[in-house]
Amino acid sequence: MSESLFDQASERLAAAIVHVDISEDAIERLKSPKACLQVSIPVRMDDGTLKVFQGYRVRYNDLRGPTKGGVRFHPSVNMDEVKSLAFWMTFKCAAVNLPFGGAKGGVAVDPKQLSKAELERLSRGYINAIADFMGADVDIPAPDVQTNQTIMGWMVDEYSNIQRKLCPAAITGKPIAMGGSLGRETATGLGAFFAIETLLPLLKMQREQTTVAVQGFGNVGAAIADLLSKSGYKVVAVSDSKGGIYAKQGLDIPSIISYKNSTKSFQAVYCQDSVCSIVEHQTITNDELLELDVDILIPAALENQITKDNAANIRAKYIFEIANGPVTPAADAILAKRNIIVFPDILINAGGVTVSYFEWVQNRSGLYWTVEEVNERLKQSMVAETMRIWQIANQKQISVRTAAYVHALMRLNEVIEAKGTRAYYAR
Ligand SMILES: NC(=O)c1ccc[n+]([C@@H]2O[C@H](COP(=O)([O-])OP(=O)(O)OC[C@H]3O[C@@H](n4cnc5c(N)ncnc54)[C@H](OP(=O)(O)O)[C@@H]3O)[C@@H](O)[C@H]2O)c1
Ligand SMILES: N[C@@H](CCC(=O)O)C(=O)O
Repeated sequence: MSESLFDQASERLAAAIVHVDISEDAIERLKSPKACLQVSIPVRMDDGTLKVFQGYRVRYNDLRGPTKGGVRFHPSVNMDEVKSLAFWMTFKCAAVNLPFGGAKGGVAVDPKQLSKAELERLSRGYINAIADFMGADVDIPAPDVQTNQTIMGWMVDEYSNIQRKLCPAAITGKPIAMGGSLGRETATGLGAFFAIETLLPLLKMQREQTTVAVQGFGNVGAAIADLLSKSGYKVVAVSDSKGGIYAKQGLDIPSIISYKNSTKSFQAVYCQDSVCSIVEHQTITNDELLELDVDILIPAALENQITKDNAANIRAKYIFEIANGPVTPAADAILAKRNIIVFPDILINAGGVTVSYFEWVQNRSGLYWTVEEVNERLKQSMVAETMRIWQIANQKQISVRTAAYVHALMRLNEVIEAKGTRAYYAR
């Protein structure tokens, strides 16, 4: 039987615990989620029929604070995936020292097939179904794949209606007009950018000589491609779910973003005279993008992209995981043998949840920050945690991924020790 995504996620824990002085009881506690909820969401479709969608919310662990994590709308969402994503959120929040535990949610749906009104009814229906499971001090949803600010706005409005009071801190990634934070939409890309910039001199690389390929051109993929190309890196390839484009001399990312926003696809991006200058380029598949000869490969789409089947063909020197779980443990082993360094998701994509934390703090205090304040605090956190994890990897001679888990486990262990045996039992 093939390994489940959660089995793969759990292997990360097993690899790290041998490097941390942590009790057997604590490890046992961290191996399973606190609570898993599956709900049926009935939605009236525009044609009058009723469709029932399956929704999920997993609260993995709340030792360090209320559970936190996004909501994904995608046809492949299932309990195994949501549980794995909630596990990663637990270690991510600890790795960057946020006072949160980990959670995740999702609905098995192709949102591209829904009208705007159907999407709103589904989003509100999801919150209705999980309302007793969430709250500003309990569990705080946010955006993830194919969910966005607009959807978070509907969700927080629905939750506030159910509670009969405004509850802005119950959901992050909201529209600014509803208490969202400046800087949240670009935070994941910017956080990854700060981590890359911190590591670049340590890896003895220079921006202008660094080629980059980015898989996935949504909220986070487009943001990192834009930030890197504006800072002088040569972004030579990008892709979306339908395929990608490659240009040896580098791509014009701002015009690709406006083209993608207007057409929802990359096809023939450089053939539109009205959109951008004609640049020699070729179309490539997502598999080809992953195997390009570049300095930095950034998977920013879905999990399980680099596996034992293609790890031997990867030619990038460094992989920065912005997607959650894009490299499997079996691929990690092959990449390590080939001296390809993987900078892990629980560090590299932590900028999004970090600014979600800032949003939650602003909602609770009622004092709102400028975008400069938000980005400066994000920078301080990403630089400090990246440096610390890099030091642990070098001191212990372990992979950067294992170092990130060790760093997170040490913080989780502190709270376990502080709470005593009480930490092992559900509230
Ligand atoms: N949003 C956040 O705050 C956040 C924070 C941390 C981590 N992440 C993680 O980052 C990843 C992307 O999230 P997102 O928010 O950017 O989602 P998104 O806005 O929905 O974008 C996803 C992108 O991936 C593309 N894609 C989908 N399936 C693909 C495939 N099989 N091959 C190649 N590309 C594919 C999509 O193509 P189309 O454009 O054609 O649909 C889209 O461009 C996820 O792993 C998510 O968990 C997100
Ligand atoms: N979905 C994002 C953001 C979560 C949040 O902001 O709570 C992640 O995977 O980190």
